[in-house]
Amino acid sequence: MRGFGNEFSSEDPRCPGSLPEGQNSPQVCPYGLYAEQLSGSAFTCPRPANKRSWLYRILPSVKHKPFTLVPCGDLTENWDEVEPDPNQMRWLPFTVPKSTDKKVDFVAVSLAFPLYITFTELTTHLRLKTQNILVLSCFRCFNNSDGDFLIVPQQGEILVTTEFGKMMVEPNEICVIQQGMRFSVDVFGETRGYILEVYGAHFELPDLGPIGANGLANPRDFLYPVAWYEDRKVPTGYTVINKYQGKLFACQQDFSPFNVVAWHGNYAPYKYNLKNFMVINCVAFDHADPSIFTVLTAKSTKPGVAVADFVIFPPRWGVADHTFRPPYYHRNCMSEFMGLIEGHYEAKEEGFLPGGASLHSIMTPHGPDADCFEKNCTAELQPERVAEETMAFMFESSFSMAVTKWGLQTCQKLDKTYHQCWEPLRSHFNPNWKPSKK
Ligand SMILES: O=C(O)Cc1cc(O)ccc1O
Ligand SMILES: [Fe+2]
Repeated sequence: MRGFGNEFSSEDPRCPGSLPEGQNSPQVCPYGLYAEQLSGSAFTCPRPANKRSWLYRILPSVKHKPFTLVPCGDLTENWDEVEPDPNQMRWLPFTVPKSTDKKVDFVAVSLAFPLYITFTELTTHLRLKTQNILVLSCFRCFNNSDGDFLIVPQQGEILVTTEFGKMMVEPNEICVIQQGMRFSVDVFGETRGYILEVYGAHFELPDLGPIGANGLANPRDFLYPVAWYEDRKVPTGYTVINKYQGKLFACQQDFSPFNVVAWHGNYAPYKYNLKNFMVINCVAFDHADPSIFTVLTAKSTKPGVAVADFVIFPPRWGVADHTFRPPYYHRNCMSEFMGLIEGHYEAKEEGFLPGGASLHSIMTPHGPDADCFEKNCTAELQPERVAEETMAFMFESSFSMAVTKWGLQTCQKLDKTYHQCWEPLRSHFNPNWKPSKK
């Protein structure tokens, strides 16, 4: 089903009429189902921010044995493991761990999602963590009680099974799975990607202002799953893993949680193909700020300030006249975490690789490497394709970030030579310079 934030209604075609008509909580639901509401916003939120769905399921989520704490592996909410570090950071592509299992669930897939980033509003120091989640096995699902996940597959497609239905998500697509939604992930080979977690805000489409009513990520390109259920008894135990207050808890139940026969509402997972992004850019002169490439934004309560923006750098034309076309040198009051899905990034032809990452923290200076600067000062300014067959992205946040011990040491991917890419920058200053006569 399509349309960002729509009010959807979906019934598994095996059970026509399974959505109650005219009310949410009938005395007895069609097909003997249980009604369960999943609230993604306070009951009293104003209508534009109010998010909830009604799920009609074979058994309610509450039928489970008690949750117990399970080991978190490299998942941590200990933000003080290492000292803060304001340096430019870059990581070589993260290792895809080998799995003997062809089909593994999300928690195991964290093997393949080694990079895990959390923004938290719980403390005054808002942080990022970079780590991998632990390895477990099948008949497991995951739900995040703390916040929403934006998943960016980089290598390998993933099949995301959720309480709302199934979604195949390929590299160059993203999916969002919000707080509380149960899901599992199948992979089909070596798989890797990035996850951004936001707390206390859901992603929205950015306002378009003077752009008008259309453009950037268009609402109709956001796809939502249709209801799909399995009536599966699992006497050996189905494990529900719950990330709660930064720790993992597991409980057992004897049936599949993917037992929702019908649902309706506006709180549901979705996916989006980045190739559908309608790029807007400068057609005269100067380099526009990257906010023009915002796909989704999780707003803070300060106007215009995001908890996190998801920004992409898709293939496009560069046409600006008398302009240094690559990104400018800059220092930013926001944190900039970047990843690369495929291809090259215009400001760094080398060293920033698909499946790797970079972090330019608050006020950390950065910009094009020396090579990029020299080339683009003298380049003949023809219209040219920028970044063909490529997709870089940025998680930009108003929060300061802490990198975990895993990110700095354990993963062994931190590129200690990164700063050297700016070392050859030399002074071109000429105090006797005169404007050229036209
Ligand atoms: O640092 C980066 O590469 C991201 C970025 C791109 C751009 O075109 C302008 C500013 C900016 O931070
Ligand atoms: Fe930047």
